[in-house]
Amino acid sequence: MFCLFILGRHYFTPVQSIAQITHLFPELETVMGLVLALSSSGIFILRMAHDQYAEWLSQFLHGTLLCISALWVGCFYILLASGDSRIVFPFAALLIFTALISLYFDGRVLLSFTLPIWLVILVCNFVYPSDLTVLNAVLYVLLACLFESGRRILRGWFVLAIRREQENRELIKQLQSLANHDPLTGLANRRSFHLLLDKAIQRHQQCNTSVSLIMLDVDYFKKYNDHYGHQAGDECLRSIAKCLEGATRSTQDVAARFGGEEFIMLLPDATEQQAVDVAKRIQQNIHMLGILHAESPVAAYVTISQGITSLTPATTATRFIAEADAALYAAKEAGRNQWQIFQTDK
Ligand SMILES: Nc1nc2c(ncn2[C@@H]2O[C@H](COP(=O)(O)OP(=O)(O)OP(=O)(O)O)[C@@H](O)[C@H]2O)c(=O)[nH]1
Repeated sequence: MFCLFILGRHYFTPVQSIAQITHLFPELETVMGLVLALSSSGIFILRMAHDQYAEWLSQFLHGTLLCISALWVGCFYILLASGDSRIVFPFAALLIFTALISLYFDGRVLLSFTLPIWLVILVCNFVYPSDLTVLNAVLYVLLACLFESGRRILRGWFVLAIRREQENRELIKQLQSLANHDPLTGLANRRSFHLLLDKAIQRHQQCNTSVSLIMLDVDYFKKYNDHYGHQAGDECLRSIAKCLEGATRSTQDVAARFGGEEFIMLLPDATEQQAVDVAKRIQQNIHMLGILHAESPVAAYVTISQGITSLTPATTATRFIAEADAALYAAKEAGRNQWQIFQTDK
């Protein structure tokens, strides 16, 4: 806009001065043309760049701004030489404040763009002294103070906005984690498990992939709690959760906390036999933990019972879970510390 103003200055100049300005200083047109060309190519390259934060782009823009600043200095020189010094000061001040608004977040770039212009106004004050020299000096200091306080305020807002943005992102992450994870064990919670199960069932329907479930329950956990206390019970649940995670086959497998001392494993792409292998691994892992359970009628250590089922066509999510639960019930009935596979006739 500044360039266009200067290029169209004939329209704002008294008729008698036009001839002098256009004839003596045609370089001004060239300089303004260069500023326009550099600015538009800078903006074009910035818009087209794939990575807006690339180091080369930042260096390129820095260089472009330096060139533009130098061209403005040239423009002011021509204006001064043409005897049109009155517009230099307000124009330079406008440029400096425009730069402040656009570049306040990068002090280095802002300074490299504005410094040559600052120097030009200063030199202008000495080289072309007028009756207003003292006033000009006061204006210069005032301008510098305004510039610096404006820069600090804008920079403060910028830093605050960035900090708020980071805090919000962190908060969203925490909320997402709270919405999908069990706070005690860190495993997926029931809500998140249901979402993943629906997806696995959908995939099974589309690609006919196998899906299996293992429902697990800690044996005589009430007795454990009563004997060792609730805190120890929590610790025991956390250790079991780690065992479950350790027994998963891939990142696709999901261990979730289904209820109080009930867990569930979702095993996409797992046949019944593969699910049995996982159940074996879980039992071994828990056995290796060796958490003492003095009150358990089945073993001296904490044990679990497991119910295994594999998805058959047209089975709904509710039915699938009910099957795993029925198999778990069968394992409990059969004496606990074991797994049972869901049998359709039961
Ligand atoms: N420490 C602790 N205990 C819990 C938590 N959630 C549920 N419980 C306890 O788990 C116990 C579950 O008891 P029951 O449903 O009778 O099951 P059980 O004693 O394991 O009996 P079986 O399953 O038949 O072997 C209760 O005492 C609950 O208080 C928890 O987050 N922390």
